[in-house]
Amino acid sequence: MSHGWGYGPTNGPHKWVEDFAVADGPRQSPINIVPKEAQYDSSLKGLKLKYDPSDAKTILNNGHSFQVDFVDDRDSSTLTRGPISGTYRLRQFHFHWGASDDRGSEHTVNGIKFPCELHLVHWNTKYPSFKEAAGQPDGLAVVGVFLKAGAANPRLQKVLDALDAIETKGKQTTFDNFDAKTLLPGSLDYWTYDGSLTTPPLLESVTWIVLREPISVSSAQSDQHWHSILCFKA
Ligand SMILES: COc1ccc([C@H]2OC(=S)NC2=O)c(OC)c1
Ligand SMILES: [Zn+2]
Repeated sequence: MSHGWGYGPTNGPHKWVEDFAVADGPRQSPINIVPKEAQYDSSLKGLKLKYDPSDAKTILNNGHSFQVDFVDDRDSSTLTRGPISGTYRLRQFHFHWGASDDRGSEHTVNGIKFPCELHLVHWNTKYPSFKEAAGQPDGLAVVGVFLKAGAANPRLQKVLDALDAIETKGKQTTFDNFDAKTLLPGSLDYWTYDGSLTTPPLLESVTWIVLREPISVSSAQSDQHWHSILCFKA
């Protein structure tokens, strides 16, 4: 693949293995989740998410998506319990959107895509940094939240309103005092499996925690996102 990876006919997921051999690995994400085939594990604990809004730092256009980055030099915003052991720190969250309501999410449920999927990315503090952790089989824990088309979600608005300020790849702007917990649905019931980053470098270091209950996003909010994104000069 001579040019950067993407989702087009010449650089899409079917081509990523040319530059990232791990694409043919044993624990690649995303997967299709079939709830009827999921095994209930009574030993699994409930998720414990403790987020400090003052850890929110900036919002960045990384060329493939936009991400909100957090201060992660102390255990102030963490994920514990659930399927993981130890303490994982919130590093960033970002979204995967589609160009229409029938696609966008990376994971599917019974083969169905959602219009969008939120990823809250955490790294295992047994390693010195996110970068180190990203190369370890138990290094990352990503909480995935599906967004379904429906009522406007006021909790998304602050994020969407910030997009106009980061229209070009690499641009970032201040994004402070944001409680990422407000993006979570009422129930923290989840499916979990050992997987990978969902785009290159596809590292097999992610304990996936996909929430069963989606949150809502309105078509006007999706349009607002796309209006901003389409202005992105990647
Ligand atoms: C270099 O750092 C990266 C690279 C790719 C990903 C992709 O893997 C998942 S999950 N979502 C993505 O967009 C990433 O996510 C934490 C971090
Ligand atoms: Zn992601």
